[in-house]
Amino acid sequence: MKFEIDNIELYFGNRQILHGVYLKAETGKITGVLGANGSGKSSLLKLFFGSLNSTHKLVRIDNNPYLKPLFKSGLAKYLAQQSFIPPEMKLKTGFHFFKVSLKKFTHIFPEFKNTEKHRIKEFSSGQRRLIEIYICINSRAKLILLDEPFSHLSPSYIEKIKELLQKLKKEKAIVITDHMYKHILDASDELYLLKNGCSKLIKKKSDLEDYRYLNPKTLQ
Ligand SMILES: Nc1ncnc2c1ncn2[C@@H]1O[C@H](COP(=O)(O)OP(=O)(O)OP(=O)(O)O)[C@@H](O)[C@H]1O
Repeated sequence: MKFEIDNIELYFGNRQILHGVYLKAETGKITGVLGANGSGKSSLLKLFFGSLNSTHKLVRIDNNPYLKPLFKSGLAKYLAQQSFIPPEMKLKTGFHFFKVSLKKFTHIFPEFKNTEKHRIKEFSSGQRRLIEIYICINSRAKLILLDEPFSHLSPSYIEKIKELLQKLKKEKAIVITDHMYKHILDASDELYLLKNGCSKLIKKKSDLEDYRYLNPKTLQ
Protein backbone atom coordinates (compact mmCIF):
# COMPACT_ATOMS: atom_id res chain seq x y z
CA MET A 1 0.00 0.00 0.00
CA LYS A 2 1.09 3.56 -0.61
CA PHE A 3 0.16 6.31 1.86
CA GLU A 4 0.85 9.94 0.97
CA ILE A 5 0.20 13.23 2.67
CA ASP A 6 0.49 16.33 0.52
CA ASN A 7 0.01 20.11 0.45
CA ILE A 8 0.05 20.48 4.23
CA GLU A 9 -0.50 24.02 5.49
CA LEU A 10 -0.29 24.05 9.29
CA TYR A 11 -0.64 27.17 11.44
CA PHE A 12 -0.69 27.53 15.21
CA GLY A 13 -2.25 30.98 15.63
CA ASN A 14 -0.48 33.27 13.17
CA ARG A 15 2.61 31.11 13.09
CA GLN A 16 3.02 28.88 10.06
CA ILE A 17 4.68 25.60 11.05
CA LEU A 18 4.42 23.58 7.82
CA HIS A 19 3.83 24.71 4.25
CA GLY A 20 3.45 22.53 1.20
CA VAL A 21 4.84 19.50 3.02
CA TYR A 22 4.76 16.12 1.28
CA LEU A 23 5.52 12.70 2.75
CA LYS A 24 5.17 9.20 1.33
CA ALA A 25 5.12 5.85 3.15
CA GLU A 26 4.96 2.53 1.33
CA THR A 27 4.64 -1.11 2.32
CA GLY A 28 8.12 -2.59 2.21
CA LYS A 29 9.84 0.66 3.18
CA ILE A 30 10.80 2.53 6.31
CA THR A 31 10.48 6.27 5.83
CA GLY A 32 12.66 8.33 8.16
CA VAL A 33 11.86 11.93 9.11
CA LEU A 34 14.56 14.13 10.57
CA GLY A 35 14.40 17.73 11.71
CA ALA A 36 15.51 20.11 14.42
CA ASN A 37 13.51 20.57 17.62
CA GLY A 38 10.28 22.35 16.81
CA SER A 39 10.54 21.72 13.05
CA GLY A 40 7.13 20.02 13.03
CA LYS A 41 7.91 16.28 13.02
CA SER A 42 5.32 15.31 15.65
CA SER A 43 2.76 17.61 14.03
CA LEU A 44 3.38 15.92 10.67
CA LEU A 45 2.80 12.45 12.13
CA LYS A 46 -0.36 13.62 13.92
CA LEU A 47 -1.67 15.18 10.69
CA PHE A 48 -1.03 11.91 8.84
CA PHE A 49 -2.79 9.96 11.61
CA GLY A 50 -5.65 12.46 11.61
CA SER A 51 -5.54 13.44 15.28
CA LEU A 52 -4.43 17.00 14.33
CA ASN A 53 -6.23 19.23 11.83
CA SER A 54 -4.70 21.83 9.55
CA THR A 55 -5.84 24.53 7.17
CA HIS A 56 -5.08 22.24 4.29
CA LYS A 57 -3.84 18.71 3.68
CA LEU A 58 -4.55 15.85 1.32
CA VAL A 59 -4.11 12.21 2.28
CA ARG A 60 -3.99 9.62 -0.49
CA ILE A 61 -4.02 5.84 -0.25
CA ASP A 62 -2.83 4.08 -3.38
CA ASN A 63 -3.25 7.35 -5.32
CA ASN A 64 -6.90 7.85 -4.22
CA PRO A 65 -7.82 10.78 -1.94
CA TYR A 66 -8.80 9.57 1.54
CA LEU A 67 -10.91 12.18 3.28
CA LYS A 68 -11.62 10.57 6.69
CA PRO A 69 -9.01 10.71 9.48
CA LEU A 70 -6.79 7.65 9.10
CA PHE A 71 -7.13 6.70 12.78
CA LYS A 72 -10.87 6.11 12.24
CA SER A 73 -10.10 3.55 9.53
CA GLY A 74 -7.93 1.36 11.76
CA LEU A 75 -5.37 1.45 8.95
CA ALA A 76 -2.90 3.55 10.93
CA LYS A 77 -1.31 3.33 14.38
CA TYR A 78 0.58 6.24 15.94
CA LEU A 79 3.14 5.93 18.71
CA ALA A 80 3.09 9.33 20.41
CA GLN A 81 5.78 10.57 22.75
CA GLN A 82 3.32 10.07 25.64
CA SER A 83 2.47 6.59 26.89
CA PHE A 84 -0.87 5.02 25.98
CA ILE A 85 -1.20 1.96 28.26
CA PRO A 86 -2.86 2.79 31.61
CA PRO A 87 -0.26 2.43 34.42
CA GLU A 88 -2.53 0.20 36.53
CA MET A 89 -3.05 -2.29 33.70
CA LYS A 90 -1.30 -5.67 33.99
CA LEU A 91 1.17 -6.58 31.24
CA LYS A 92 -0.86 -9.57 30.05
CA THR A 93 -4.08 -7.51 30.02
CA GLY A 94 -2.35 -4.85 27.92
CA PHE A 95 -1.22 -7.38 25.30
CA HIS A 96 -4.65 -9.02 25.32
CA PHE A 97 -6.41 -5.64 24.99
CA PHE A 98 -4.31 -4.62 21.99
CA LYS A 99 -4.52 -8.13 20.47
CA VAL A 100 -0.75 -8.69 20.39
CA SER A 101 0.93 -11.96 21.40
CA LEU A 102 2.68 -11.72 24.78
CA LYS A 103 4.26 -15.12 24.14
CA LYS A 104 6.06 -13.86 21.04
CA PHE A 105 7.14 -10.73 22.94
CA THR A 106 8.69 -12.72 25.81
CA HIS A 107 10.35 -15.02 23.29
CA ILE A 108 12.18 -12.01 21.82
CA PHE A 109 12.64 -10.29 25.19
CA PRO A 110 13.04 -13.22 27.66
CA GLU A 111 13.72 -10.88 30.58
CA PHE A 112 9.95 -10.17 30.59
CA LYS A 113 9.10 -13.85 31.25
CA ASN A 114 7.28 -14.20 34.58
CA THR A 115 6.27 -10.52 34.55
CA GLU A 116 2.85 -11.18 33.00
CA LYS A 117 1.05 -10.11 36.15
CA HIS A 118 3.14 -7.00 36.76
CA ARG A 119 1.36 -3.70 36.37
CA ILE A 120 2.68 -1.32 33.71
CA LYS A 121 3.70 1.19 36.40
CA GLU A 122 6.05 -1.41 37.89
CA PHE A 123 8.29 -1.37 34.81
CA SER A 124 11.02 1.21 34.21
CA SER A 125 10.26 4.04 31.79
CA GLY A 126 12.47 2.42 29.12
CA GLN A 127 10.78 -0.96 29.60
CA ARG A 128 7.35 0.71 29.31
CA ARG A 129 8.47 2.41 26.11
CA LEU A 130 9.70 -0.92 24.73
CA ILE A 131 6.36 -2.60 25.54
CA GLU A 132 4.42 0.20 23.86
CA ILE A 133 6.64 0.26 20.74
CA TYR A 134 6.30 -3.52 20.42
CA ILE A 135 2.51 -3.37 20.75
CA CYS A 136 2.30 -0.50 18.28
CA ILE A 137 4.44 -2.08 15.56
CA ASN A 138 2.70 -5.44 15.93
CA SER A 139 -0.79 -4.00 15.68
CA ARG A 140 -2.87 -4.87 12.62
CA ALA A 141 -2.43 -1.38 11.18
CA LYS A 142 -0.91 -1.06 7.72
CA LEU A 143 0.69 2.33 8.41
CA ILE A 144 2.82 2.66 11.55
CA LEU A 145 3.85 6.15 12.67
CA LEU A 146 6.59 6.17 15.29
CA ASP A 147 7.44 9.39 17.15
CA GLU A 148 10.83 9.12 18.89
CA PRO A 149 10.71 5.38 19.61
CA PHE A 150 14.43 5.11 20.41
CA SER A 151 14.93 8.00 22.79
CA HIS A 152 14.53 6.04 26.06
CA LEU A 153 15.81 2.67 24.91
CA SER A 154 19.14 1.02 25.67
CA PRO A 155 21.33 0.11 22.64
CA SER A 156 20.41 -3.59 22.67
CA TYR A 157 16.69 -2.81 22.66
CA ILE A 158 17.18 -0.30 19.83
CA GLU A 159 18.94 -2.94 17.73
CA LYS A 160 16.19 -5.49 18.41
CA ILE A 161 13.47 -2.99 17.47
CA LYS A 162 15.36 -2.11 14.29
CA GLU A 163 15.55 -5.83 13.41
CA LEU A 164 11.82 -6.22 14.04
CA LEU A 165 11.04 -3.19 11.87
CA GLN A 166 13.02 -4.69 8.99
CA LYS A 167 10.86 -7.84 9.23
CA LEU A 168 7.56 -6.03 9.75
CA LYS A 169 8.05 -3.62 6.85
CA LYS A 170 7.32 -6.49 4.48
CA GLU A 171 3.66 -6.08 5.38
CA LYS A 172 3.50 -2.49 6.67
CA ALA A 173 4.47 1.03 5.73
CA ILE A 174 6.53 2.54 8.55
CA VAL A 175 7.33 6.19 9.28
CA ILE A 176 9.84 6.92 11.99
CA THR A 177 11.24 10.10 13.50
CA ASP A 178 13.86 10.43 16.19
CA HIS A 179 16.77 12.65 17.21
CA MET A 180 18.98 9.55 17.27
CA TYR A 181 19.66 10.32 13.63
CA LYS A 182 22.27 7.58 13.10
CA HIS A 183 19.63 4.95 13.83
CA ILE A 184 17.20 6.72 11.49
CA LEU A 185 19.84 6.82 8.73
CA ASP A 186 20.58 3.16 9.33
CA ALA A 187 16.96 1.96 9.41
CA SER A 188 15.39 4.10 6.67
CA ASP A 189 14.87 3.22 3.03
CA GLU A 190 13.70 6.76 2.29
CA LEU A 191 14.53 9.87 4.24
CA TYR A 192 12.98 13.33 4.56
CA LEU A 193 14.23 16.38 6.40
CA LEU A 194 11.84 19.00 7.75
CA LYS A 195 13.44 22.39 7.37
CA ASN A 196 11.86 25.84 7.42
CA GLY A 197 8.41 24.26 7.31
CA CYS A 198 9.13 22.24 4.13
CA SER A 199 10.03 18.58 3.56
CA LYS A 200 13.20 17.82 1.62
CA LEU A 201 13.84 14.37 0.20
CA ILE A 202 17.34 13.37 1.28
CA LYS A 203 19.30 11.39 -1.32
CA LYS A 204 22.69 11.22 0.38
CA LYS A 205 24.02 11.85 3.87
CA SER A 206 25.91 14.99 2.84
CA ASP A 207 22.54 16.61 1.97
CA LEU A 208 22.02 16.78 5.74
CA GLU A 209 25.09 18.99 5.98
CA ASP A 210 24.03 21.09 3.01
CA TYR A 211 20.70 21.76 4.73
CA ARG A 212 22.63 22.43 7.97
CA TYR A 213 20.86 19.70 9.94
CA LEU A 214 24.32 18.31 10.73
CA ASN A 215 27.55 20.19 10.81
CA PRO A 216 30.35 18.77 8.62
CA LYS A 217 32.29 17.25 11.55
CA THR A 218 29.30 15.22 12.74
CA LEU A 219 29.32 12.79 9.82
CA GLN A 220 33.08 12.08 9.92
N1 LIG B 1 -0.80 22.59 20.23
C1 LIG B 1 0.09 23.52 19.87
N2 LIG B 1 -0.17 24.83 20.01
C2 LIG B 1 0.71 25.77 19.60
N3 LIG B 1 1.91 25.49 19.07
C3 LIG B 1 2.24 24.21 18.92
C4 LIG B 1 1.36 23.14 19.31
N4 LIG B 1 1.95 21.96 19.04
C5 LIG B 1 3.15 22.25 18.51
N5 LIG B 1 3.33 23.60 18.44
C6 LIG B 1 4.48 24.30 17.88
O1 LIG B 1 4.69 23.79 16.57
C7 LIG B 1 6.10 23.63 16.32
C8 LIG B 1 6.34 22.20 15.89
O2 LIG B 1 6.11 21.34 17.00
P1 LIG B 1 6.35 19.77 16.88
O3 LIG B 1 6.09 19.19 18.24
O4 LIG B 1 5.60 19.25 15.74
O5 LIG B 1 7.90 19.75 16.55
P2 LIG B 1 8.97 18.54 16.59
O6 LIG B 1 9.78 18.66 15.36
O7 LIG B 1 8.27 17.26 16.82
O8 LIG B 1 9.83 18.95 17.87
P3 LIG B 1 10.71 18.04 18.89
O9 LIG B 1 11.78 17.39 18.06
O10 LIG B 1 11.25 19.07 19.84
O11 LIG B 1 9.78 17.04 19.54
C9 LIG B 1 6.82 24.03 17.59
O12 LIG B 1 7.28 25.36 17.43
C10 LIG B 1 5.76 23.98 18.67
O13 LIG B 1 5.98 24.95 19.64
